Amino acid sequence: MEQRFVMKCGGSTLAALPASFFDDLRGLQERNVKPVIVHGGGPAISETLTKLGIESEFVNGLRKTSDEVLDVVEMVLAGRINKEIVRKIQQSGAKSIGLSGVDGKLIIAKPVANSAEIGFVGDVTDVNAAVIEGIMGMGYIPVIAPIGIDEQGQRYNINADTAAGAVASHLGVERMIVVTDVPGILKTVDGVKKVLPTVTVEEIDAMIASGEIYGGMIPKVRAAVKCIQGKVREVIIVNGDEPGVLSKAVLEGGIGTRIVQA
Ligand SMILES: Nc1ncnc2c1ncn2[C@@H]1O[C@H](COP(=O)(O)OP(=O)(O)O)[C@@H](O)[C@H]1O
Ligand SMILES: CC(=O)N[C@@H](CCC(=O)OP(=O)(O)O)C(=O)O
Repeated sequence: MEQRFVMKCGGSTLAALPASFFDDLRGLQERNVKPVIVHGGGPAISETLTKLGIESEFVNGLRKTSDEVLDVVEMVLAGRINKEIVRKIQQSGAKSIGLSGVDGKLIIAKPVANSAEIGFVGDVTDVNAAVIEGIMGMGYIPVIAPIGIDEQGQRYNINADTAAGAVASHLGVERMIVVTDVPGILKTVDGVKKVLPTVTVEEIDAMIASGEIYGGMIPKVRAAVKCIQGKVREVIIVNGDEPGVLSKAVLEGGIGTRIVQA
C-alpha cells in the first residue's frame, strides 16, 4: 500500500547532503513510500543578501522581509536551491518537479499578525493538495519552495518549517520528517547532551520555557505540534548526515527524536 510523507530539508544541511541521501530517497519512492519535499535555505538567502549589501534582520526567528528582500528570497529559494534539489534527485535516478507555493496557487498565505514590523512574512491559510497529488500521481517527487501567495497576487516569505507542517496537515500524511544539522532534540542530562528519542507536546512547552529549545528549533517544534494535533501521527527530527537516515526513520524507527501527541 502507498505511504506518503512530507520531508522538510533545512538550509543548515542542504549543501552537505551526500548523494547516498538521495539514493535512499529514491529507494523509498521505489518501495511505494512517496515523499513530498519542502525545503528551506535561510543561510543561502542571508549569503546572497550580504553580497548585495543588504543586512539580514530577524524577529523571533523570522526574517524581516521588505519587497527588496522578497525578490532575493524568491530568487534563492524558488531558483537556485529548489533546482539544486531537483537535480540531485534526478541524478539519483528518481523523477522530480520543483515548484514554489506560487505555482498553481499551491500555498495560500496571509500576512502574519506582526506584519507591520516584519513585512511580507506569511502564515499558511490553505494548501492546494490536488496539485501535489497530481505530481505524485505521475511518479514525480514534488519539491516545494516556501513562498506563499494571496488572492490579490501578493507573495509572502514563509518559514520553511511552518510551510512543511501546513503541507503535511493538508495532505493528511502519516508522518513528517524534519532533516536538519543535529541528530534530534538535545537535552543536557548530568552535564551530557543526549538526543531525546521521544518528546510530547507538554515536554516541548517546558523545554521552550526553560530555554533548552531555542533559535531555529522553535519553529520546528511549533510546526510539529500543530500538525500532530491534526491527522499527522508523528514528526521525526533527524540529522541529514546519518547514513540511511530516511529509510531508518520511515521503515524502522529508533532514530532521531519523535514528537508524538502524548
Ligand atoms: N534542544 C535543541 N536540540 C537540538 N538543537 C537545538 C535545540 N535548541 C536549539 N537548537 C538549534 O536548532 C538548530 C537547527 O535549526 P536551524 O539552524 O534553523 O536549522 P534548519 O536550517 O535545518 O532549519 C540546531 O543546529 C541547534 O543549534
Ligand atoms: C520568514 C522566514 O524567516 N523565512 C525563511 C525561509 C527559509 C527558511 O525557513 O529556511 P531554513 O529552513 O533553512 O531556516 C527565511 O527567509 O530565511
